[in-house]
Amino acid sequence: MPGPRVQHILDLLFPSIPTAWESDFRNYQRQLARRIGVVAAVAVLFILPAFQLIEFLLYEDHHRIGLRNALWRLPVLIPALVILVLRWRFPLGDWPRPMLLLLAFAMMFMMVGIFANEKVYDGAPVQYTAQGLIMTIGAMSVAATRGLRDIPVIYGLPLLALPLLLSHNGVDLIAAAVNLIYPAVMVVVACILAELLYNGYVQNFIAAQQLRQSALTDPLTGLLNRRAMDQELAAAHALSRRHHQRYAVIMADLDYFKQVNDSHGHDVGDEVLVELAHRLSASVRAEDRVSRWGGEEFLILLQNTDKEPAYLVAEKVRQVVGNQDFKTSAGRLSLTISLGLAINEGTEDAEAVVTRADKALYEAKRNGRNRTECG
Ligand SMILES: Nc1nc2c(ncn2[C@@H]2O[C@H](COP(=O)(O)OP(=O)(O)OP(=O)(O)O)[C@@H](O)[C@H]2O)c(=O)[nH]1
Repeated sequence: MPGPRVQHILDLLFPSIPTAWESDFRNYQRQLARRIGVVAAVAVLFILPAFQLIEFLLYEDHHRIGLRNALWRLPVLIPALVILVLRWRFPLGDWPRPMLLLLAFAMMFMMVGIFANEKVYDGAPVQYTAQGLIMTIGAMSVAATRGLRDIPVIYGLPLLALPLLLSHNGVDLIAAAVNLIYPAVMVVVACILAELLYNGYVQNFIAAQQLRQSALTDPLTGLLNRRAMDQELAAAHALSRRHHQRYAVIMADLDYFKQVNDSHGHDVGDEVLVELAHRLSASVRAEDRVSRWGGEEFLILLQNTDKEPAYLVAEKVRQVVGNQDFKTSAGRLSLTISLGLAINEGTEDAEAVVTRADKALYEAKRNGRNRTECG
């Protein structure tokens, strides 16, 4: 096991994404890859023909050089064009990463090919450097969506092909070794920049997620807050209209909770609320949602359900609260909960269902508490 300082450095270099955010992160990477892909494609479509033109104007031997280099450049232009078409036809989807990888791969082969041709047109350091930069930026931007993990794919094969191409061109590999310093430096630069960029993206993603989460969760219990639940209710309502499914809303409120606060203090009241939140979350399915609606009122949304199963859930909640004492710093406390249940009917919106659940809760309180009423 690495020490804490080493672990800290490793975390900085290779930040990990919490499991709960992995699918959000994949989405974020997809969007990132699409954006980078479009920028790279546009750049390639402008820059490569420009190089072709410069070669044509600068070199006397341009017929031979131009044709050879055009053959290396063409495979780069094709994925660049495809990316722009896909972006236009399919703005969403799984295509951005593989296409971006293909583009970087083609770019690397282009560089390797033109490098191997160096024997043919020596003395072009400016253009050579510029092409190296394209390679670096291309590989870096792809790798930036996944850090160093893509580097072996992008650089591996093309760099293995380099000695083969060089010897095919009749180059003495030992003598040419000094020229390999240049691409090697570019690879190292690309790795460092890719990792830095990837780190930046991950940190941005984590910060945005944390912000989003804190705006949508209740700080005391960690449950969804009212704003988040409003979004969930709207989504449930839309789903129910599309698929003719029903959803249930349970409004739950501890009985005589004020007495807990008055007798033992607000902190003990908070401990009860935290424990209650655990019990509520454990009583429903993963696709259901539990929120702190306000104060000691909790709202539960049951997806794709009907009156009887929803009633059973409400009764289960009532029992997990009433049948087991709450362990607090002031000792064990025996508490009960009242619940109001409503199922969506016809075209009524989610707000109307919540109002009915609220009225049913009021009935449960009026009828003696520690019970479930249906609205
Ligand atoms: N500890 C704590 N108490 C809270 C919090 N939010 C609301 N409360 C308390 O919850 C209590 C709600 O009391 P009431 O609405 O009068 O109801 P009750 O005593 O539970 O009685 P019934 O609901 O009629 O059974 C009040 O004492 C509020 O101060 C909180 O975040 N922490």
